[in-house]
Amino acid sequence: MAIPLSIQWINGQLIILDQQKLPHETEYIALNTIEDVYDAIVTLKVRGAPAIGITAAYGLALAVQRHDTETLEVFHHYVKKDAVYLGSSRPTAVNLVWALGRLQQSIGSAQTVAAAKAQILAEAKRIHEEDEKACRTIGGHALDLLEGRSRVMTICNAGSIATAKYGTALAPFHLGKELGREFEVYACETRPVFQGARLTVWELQQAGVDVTLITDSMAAHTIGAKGIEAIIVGADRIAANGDTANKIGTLNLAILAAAYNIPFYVAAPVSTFDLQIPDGKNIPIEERSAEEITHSAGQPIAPNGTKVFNPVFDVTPAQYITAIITEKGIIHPDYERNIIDVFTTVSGKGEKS
Ligand SMILES: CSC[C@@H](O)[C@@H](O)C(=O)COP(=O)(O)O
Repeated sequence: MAIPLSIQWINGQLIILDQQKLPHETEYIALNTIEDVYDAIVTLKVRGAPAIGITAAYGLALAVQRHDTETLEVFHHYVKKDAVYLGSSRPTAVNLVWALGRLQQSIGSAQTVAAAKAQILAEAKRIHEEDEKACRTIGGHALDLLEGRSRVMTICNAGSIATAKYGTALAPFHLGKELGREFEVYACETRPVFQGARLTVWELQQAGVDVTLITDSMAAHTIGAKGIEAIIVGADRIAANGDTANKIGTLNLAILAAAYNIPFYVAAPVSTFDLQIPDGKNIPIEERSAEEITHSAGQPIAPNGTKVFNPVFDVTPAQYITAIITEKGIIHPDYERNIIDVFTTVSGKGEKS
């Protein structure tokens, strides 16, 4: 039994777990070019907000190696161009542009192109390491909040394979396993591309955590029938007022939690907050292809030419969120004020660091 990892930097190579092949095949692939990295993010070979940020960071570190002879000024220009390209791979998870921004900032003081290249790689590794630590800390805070509660529902995959390790929403289950605390996890299948069924169930089984799969439409019934005591989800972007974008279907669960009077927790590192965005209305929501809905396992399940709406994230208004669990601590309602407090404590400037 082990917690699976999705991203590794081994001997100068970026290796990822191909999440499109799960659960049937556990295949690790090398991403060698910026185009490989872009494609892996777009096609969900690697997915989950923190994992996208880490992969893109390594992708930029790989990409800049090919800019050999330019002056520092020209080099900066190419770094920016590469970052814009990688940053356009997916719109909703803010960790992507956050990580790329951090890498660009990291070369401000470099005196040579070689030094700048080394600094970009070092910063990518730092982001990777920091995320693992952040997720473990989130797991600890979540365990405190879940004291006395063991039947927990989740959606999508906000697990180890969506981050450096441990995950966000799944961190308490992994950490709980390490500490001898058992949970019964109910995983929503998460249509249309089944991150819950394919990824969360696989990941928790690998780690020896008790997990039960339900379809998304069974959530309301299951909360009552199985005595679900809490819901915990990840996040792709959290606005300054606490409104949270996460996988489509998250809002349904938040409303159900309110109806059943059980806590609804969001777990996310500070890299998932976007303080430039005042509220959820301003979060860009990715729409993906119609085939994700009209087809299943390559076979049509709807008439040819069916009109489709396929938003892959929704926004849960802050009022439904019992607490937001970060590595800097647990943020309670009155989010507008309490989020700023956390960020002020983090850097002293209201900026995340
Ligand atoms: C720790 S990952 C948190 C979220 O990114 C996760 O729940 C989610 O919505 C991922 O969506 P995906 O489309 O699979 O990238």
